[in-house]
Amino acid sequence: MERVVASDDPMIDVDRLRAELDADVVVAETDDEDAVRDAAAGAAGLVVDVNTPVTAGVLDALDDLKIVARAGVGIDNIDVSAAADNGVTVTNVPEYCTDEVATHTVTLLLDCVRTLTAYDRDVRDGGWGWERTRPVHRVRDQTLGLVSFGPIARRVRDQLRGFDLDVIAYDPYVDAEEMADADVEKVALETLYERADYVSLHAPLTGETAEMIDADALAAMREQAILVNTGRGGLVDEAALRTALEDGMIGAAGLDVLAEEPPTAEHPLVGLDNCIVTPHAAWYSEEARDDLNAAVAANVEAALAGETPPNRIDPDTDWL
Ligand SMILES: NC(=O)C1=CN([C@@H]2O[C@H](COP(=O)(O)OP(=O)(O)OC[C@H]3O[C@@H](n4cnc5c(N)ncnc54)[C@H](O)[C@@H]3O)[C@@H](O)[C@H]2O)C=CC1
Ligand SMILES: O=C(O)C(=O)COP(=O)(O)O
Repeated sequence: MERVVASDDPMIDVDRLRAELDADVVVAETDDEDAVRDAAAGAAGLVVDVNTPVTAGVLDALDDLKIVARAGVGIDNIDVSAAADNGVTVTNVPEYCTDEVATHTVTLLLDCVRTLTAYDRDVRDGGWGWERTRPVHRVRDQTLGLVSFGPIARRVRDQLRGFDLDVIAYDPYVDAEEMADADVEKVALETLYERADYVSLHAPLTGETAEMIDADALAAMREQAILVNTGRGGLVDEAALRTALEDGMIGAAGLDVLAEEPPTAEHPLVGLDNCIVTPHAAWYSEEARDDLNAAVAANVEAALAGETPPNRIDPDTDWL
């Protein structure tokens, strides 16, 4: 029987994989390259979480591997072109949590606007006052800037319709007409920083997007701008963001992702009054986890049977 190795991550439903696959499914620590190489030696399938480094070095060493199945959307931890060179199929699971991440994004944004978490902290400390250290503005007619216009960004746009925002977006791979159909104006990145009261990051982490939110980008944003990131921590220069939040260059930030997860106790963005952080939980709902694991099983099953899996990643995708 072929062997399938799965990262030890509660997101991955190993019982389900065992029930649905005609394979020997084993769980392993896969947090560094040596661990992945050792665990997956001789395996036909590798089911990975976001922390598993599936590098060229790892792929070159795994001669029997047919598929790397990412249990998630983002494939920034997988060297897709090295996989293609080694004849290994890569899959992800698109759209299993589009609703959840959109709702989480909207929630982080509205919390930053209305300062709910800070009010609750005040009340727990015995306070009872509406006054804030930074001004609160009406949401209607503010401008939302979406960085990338993929499935999650589109759902954010839809979920915020009742708020009557102006919506602009930067995505070099989506044309203006498609955005206009969703009542969104396509703009250059510099224009987005200039005009957006709210900047929401939904780009995948790639060579093009790594630390795109650096000191210059933050300086170009509006003074009271709110930055929301449910994409990837690596999109942001975190030291620069801390400085911008402390110096009042921007108003607030709501983050679900950090460059290193979990963060150390001294992380620059944990504990600031104008920054809320959630633990990479935007994807989570019971329904999303179910959909995720059903799709992972289908992808691995197809690859082991020599078929093209439903969610095969095309290594020639423009933005990879
Ligand atoms: N916090 C969480 O729990 C989760 C986070 N994510 C993150 O959210 C990201 C977005 O996910 P999806 O919307 O499903 O789409 P996706 O990951 O398929 O993103 C594709 C979109 O990004 C655009 N894009 C590519 N390169 C770009 C660039 N240089 N600048 C601007 N846009 C660019 C593409 O044109 C496309 O529209 C994922 O890549 C993942 O990293 C996804 C799921 C859960
Ligand atoms: O699906 C994704 O890309 C996510 O970010 C959520 O899953 P993860 O926590 O990365 O395993």
